[in-house]
This record gives sequence, structure tokens and C-alpha cells, in this order.
Amino acid sequence: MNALLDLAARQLRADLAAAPARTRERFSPEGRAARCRTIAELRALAKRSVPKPIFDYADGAAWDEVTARRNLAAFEDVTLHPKALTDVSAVDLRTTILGGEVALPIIAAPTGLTGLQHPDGEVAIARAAHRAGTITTVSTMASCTLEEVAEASAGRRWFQLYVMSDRGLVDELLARATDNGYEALVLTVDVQVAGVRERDVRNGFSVPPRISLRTLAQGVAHPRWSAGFVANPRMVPANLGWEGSASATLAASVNKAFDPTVTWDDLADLRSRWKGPVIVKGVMRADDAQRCVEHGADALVVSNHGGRQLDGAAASIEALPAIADAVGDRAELYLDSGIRRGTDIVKALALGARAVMIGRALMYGIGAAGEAGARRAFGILDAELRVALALAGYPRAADLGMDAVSVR
Ligand SMILES: Cc1cc2nc3c(=O)[nH]c(=O)nc-3n(C[C@H](O)[C@H](O)[C@H](O)COP(=O)(O)O)c2cc1C
Ligand SMILES: CCCCCCC(=O)C(=O)O
Repeated sequence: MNALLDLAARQLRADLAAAPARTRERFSPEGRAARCRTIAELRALAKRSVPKPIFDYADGAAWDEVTARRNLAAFEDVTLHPKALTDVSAVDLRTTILGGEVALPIIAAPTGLTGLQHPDGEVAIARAAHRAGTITTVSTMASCTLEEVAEASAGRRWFQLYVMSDRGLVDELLARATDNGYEALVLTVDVQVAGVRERDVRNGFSVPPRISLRTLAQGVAHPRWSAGFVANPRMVPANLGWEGSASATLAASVNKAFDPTVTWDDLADLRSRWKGPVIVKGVMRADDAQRCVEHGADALVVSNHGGRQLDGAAASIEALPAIADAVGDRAELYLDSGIRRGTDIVKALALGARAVMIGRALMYGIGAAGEAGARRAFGILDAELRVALALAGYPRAADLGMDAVSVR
């Protein structure tokens, strides 16, 4: 009896000694992110973790945000036709992207100013993507330099280009991307001018951030975020020489720097100068998709930029079937805008995408907990996709086809 009491007392003492560390772990960003079961929960955690203007920049979209909502709702109009009596004991998510294998059909989309969510920014996303066995895409507007990302992660990486009026800067970016092992060029074609994001306008979102009483109050309300920001302020895009520039709205800076005269001739020019694969991102029409292929594009991203540009545009998933039909096997197709669930990925693959890109899912992840949060976003989608494929009766993601779905 005494021995038992002695054992219980020792266990209790050990539990009490470990309690502070367990509590710290439990309430750390990493601990909280690990307990998120869905992308929606990661979003809620990010919303609590970063100042409102920063969350709104990532979460928000153009004008009435109709297209952003439609991107999510349109997945509900695609219904699945599960196949019966198929052995799904081993689900295989692997596929090939531009000739190289990836562990799952999910690619990190390019996102600008990622370092505002968390100072590790694109480095955190690149590391999480590498760990998940897939590719990261680094934006022209990235908060980390192309060199930092290349040094931090040995994973596959693509460079996303916005064509600037300063073509010397474009040439320099292309040379740096080549020198640092970026294997493909992703040309984004849907930011001819800045979309109007009214949340950003209301919040006075500017680059670099303008310090006011309102922003200071936001900083005080989010001390962990503020500590990260003070230690490593990632205030402007790191690859464009904007350091030290006067604070302005993002839209104004973009409209000053980006070239609105870009046409098919520029695609032809970039195609001839970039030695690796060229991917055109922001294609929403079958005729444009055909024309991209005729201009030598190796792949297209069917995307409306997550509803952040032309509000009122169709959902990407609505545009996909006609584009898949027009392109056939002449180019690879990826889809983004609205991916929040494994079932969304099943639907996109069934309708002709080879992979999906995820933007906000990763932004929520790093806003919630840096690299651990980005890993959690990949982890959630990987796990959901495995169950969805098993239940749909397709043990190999790469085998999904039109017979698996119908569109209402
Ligand atoms: C905060 C944020 C920044 C973005 N920055 C870029 C960018 O610099 N270049 C680009 O091509 N697309 C950019 N996008 C669009 C994404 O690449 C992608 O098309 C979009 O996020 C997909 O929709 P989703 O967020 O619903 O996944 C950005 C998206 C977000 C949310
Ligand atoms: C207001 C236009 C911003 C374009 C650059 C970043 C981006 O693509 C995005 O925020 O979306």
C-alpha cells in the first residue's frame, strides 16, 4: 500500500514539474496550430494572431468579394460519384509536375508580402513545401530574397514574375532566379493593374506600413506578432529595391511599378529568353489557354487570383472544364482559388487539373504559427485528400477523371 502511495506521489510530482512546459507548449503558436483540424480553424487562429490589417490583406479580395465567395461556393456545385468495391488500402498521392515527381498534387502558390504574416515568410513556406514533398513558388513581391529562399530550402522552387515597367529590373530578377536554381518561370497575367481591395483601403494598408495610433494599438494587442516584427521587420518586397521608399498604398506602388502594356509579345519574348519551363498564371478562358500553348507555355494556372483582382469573374473551378478541353495534353494545368478541403482537390483533379496551388491556406498557416502552421496546412489537406480519395474509390490521385464528378 505504502509503495503504491509512494508511486502515485512520485507520478504526481513529475506531472506537476512537467506542467509548465506542457502548458507553454499547449498555448504556443505551434501547439495551437497543431490542434487545428481544418483550414477554416487555421484561418480563425491566424485571425486572432496577426493585426487586423495584416489578416485582411491576406484574407480579403476585390470590391464586393463576390468572386472570392464564388470560388468556395462553386466547389459545392461539383458532385462526386464514388466508385464502389475498389481496394483503397494504399492511397497514392504522387504525381509528376513538369517531369519531376511530387509527393502530393499541391503546390505553394506565389504570395507577396508574406513576411507581414510572419517574419520567416517565404522561407517558412518553402521549407514546409519541401517537407511535404512539393514545389514552392516565390513571388516577385516576396518578403524574402530569392537567394534567402534558395539557401534555406533544397526543395523545388519556381519564380513568379510580374512584368515591371523597369525592364532592367525584370532582366535582373530572371538572372537571379536562374542563378539560384528556380526551375520554372510563372508569369502572372491577371494584375494588369491593382485590383481594388476595399478592406485594404479601409484599413489604410500601406507599404511600408505607416505607424499611427491605430497600428500601434494593433501591435499592442498582438504582442507575439509585434515581437517578431520588431526583431525582423519585413516591411517591403525584398527583391525590388523598395527599401527606404516612402509609405504608399500597395495599389499605388503596384500601379507605378507594374507594366500595364504587357501583351502576347511579352510572353513570346519571355518564352524565348527563359531556358526552363514557362507557366502562365491567371488564365480563365479557353481561347487564351490555346494561345498560351501556341506561344510555347508548358503549363497554365487556371486562376482568378483568389478573387483579388476582377470581382465578378467566374470561379476558377467553373472555368477549368472548358480550358482542359481546349488544351488537352499539350500543357499541364494547375488550378487555384478556393482550395480549402481535400474534396476540392479531388474535384479539381477530376475536372482536368494535374495539381492545385494553395495561397490563403498557407497564409493562414504562417499567420498562425510560421513554418509549423504552413506544415499544418499541408498536413490537413494531405490527410483530407487521402480519405476523400479512398471514399471516392480512387486510390491513385493521378487516376481521377471526368467520370468521378458531375457539374451542376
Ligand atoms: C496575400 C496574397 C498575396 C498574393 N500575392 C501574389 C503574388 O505576389 N503573385 C501572384 O501571382 N499571385 C499572388 N496571389 C494569388 C495566389 O497566388 C493565388 O492565386 C490565390 O491565393 C489562390 O486563391 P486561394 O488563396 O483561395 O488559394 C496572392 C494571394 C494572396 C492571398
Ligand atoms: C494590389 C495588387 C497587389 C499585387 C501584388 C501582390 C498580389 O499579387 C496580391 O496581393 O494578390
